[in-house]
Amino acid sequence: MTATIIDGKAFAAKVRGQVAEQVARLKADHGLIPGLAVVLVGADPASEVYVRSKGKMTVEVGMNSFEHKLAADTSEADLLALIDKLNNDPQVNGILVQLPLPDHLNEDLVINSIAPQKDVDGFHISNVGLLGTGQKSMVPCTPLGCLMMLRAHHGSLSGLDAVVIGRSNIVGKPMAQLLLGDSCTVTVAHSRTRDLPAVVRRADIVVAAVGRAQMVPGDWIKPGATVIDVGINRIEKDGGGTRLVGDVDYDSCAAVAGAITPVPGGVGPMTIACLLANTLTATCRDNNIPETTGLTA
Ligand SMILES: Nc1nc2c(c(=O)[nH]1)N[C@@H](CN(C=O)c1ccc(C(=O)N[C@@H](CCC(=O)O)C(=O)O)cc1)CN2
Repeated sequence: MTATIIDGKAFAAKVRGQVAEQVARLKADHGLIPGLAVVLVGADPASEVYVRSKGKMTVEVGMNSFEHKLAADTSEADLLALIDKLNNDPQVNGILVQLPLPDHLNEDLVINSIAPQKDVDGFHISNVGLLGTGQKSMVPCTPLGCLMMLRAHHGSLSGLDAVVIGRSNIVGKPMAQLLLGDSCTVTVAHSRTRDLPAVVRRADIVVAAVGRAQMVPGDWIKPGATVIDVGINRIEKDGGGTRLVGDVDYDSCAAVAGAITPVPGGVGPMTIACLLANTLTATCRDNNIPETTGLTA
């Protein structure tokens, strides 16, 4: 079997197009322009690229972008004061603090200081609790992107066996909650899981989010299964230079799977598209305007 490639880049462009249409509608019907504030502390090169991309795409869909770049040695008090200002700014509907933060800053404290209704990353403890109990919440962007692609590929996910490899707060745990919400039978596997190959082999859906380059080989995959690769790892290329690979061994998995996301061009682009969708959702909820179906969980 040769897997269908799930083209995340094209899917993300479609989602951004839908967001742009809805932003135009908000402007025309309600005189509203959604605003997204992105806060970057320090100068991590990868984070700088992601933040630039977020700002550019925010403007492209017709929203206002507010970028706050702070020095690496910014104090926690100063960062919390900025978040408080953004929480109280009516022009700002969504707030995102780019991760990772420098070591001297308490990530949980910073995230939990964002007003939950403006937490477009869905990382605030209130949103985590709402998602975990099946209530309306802001949903973390990367798992939301994975869910959108899975729904588009499968239609209904009900009754499917799903294995999520990785138990991070940002991807693994919310992904498991979303799959449960769509009535999958969900296993969360991690570094202590016994006989991981056997666990993965029974899955109709495999979501790999461990952060270990090419860890999942094709002979762990059930023929016809859908493989969603969340990993973004840079490795040495034969003959010099580097290249990006996921957490699954693409060639051997694509030979067995029914469908697979590539790296790059799979889950990654959906993260920013879903951030824009979440900013739209936050703006609608804040103004009691019905949300666009398909752009939320
Ligand atoms: N506050 C947050 N911080 C971080 C998040 C997040 O969702 N919220 N996620 C990641 C980084 N990230 C967005 O912030 C992100 C990562 C990857 C991509 C992407 O499009 N990747 C491309 C490859 C890019 C490359 O060439 O390096 C792909 O997979 O095709 C977008 C956004 C950590 N921090």
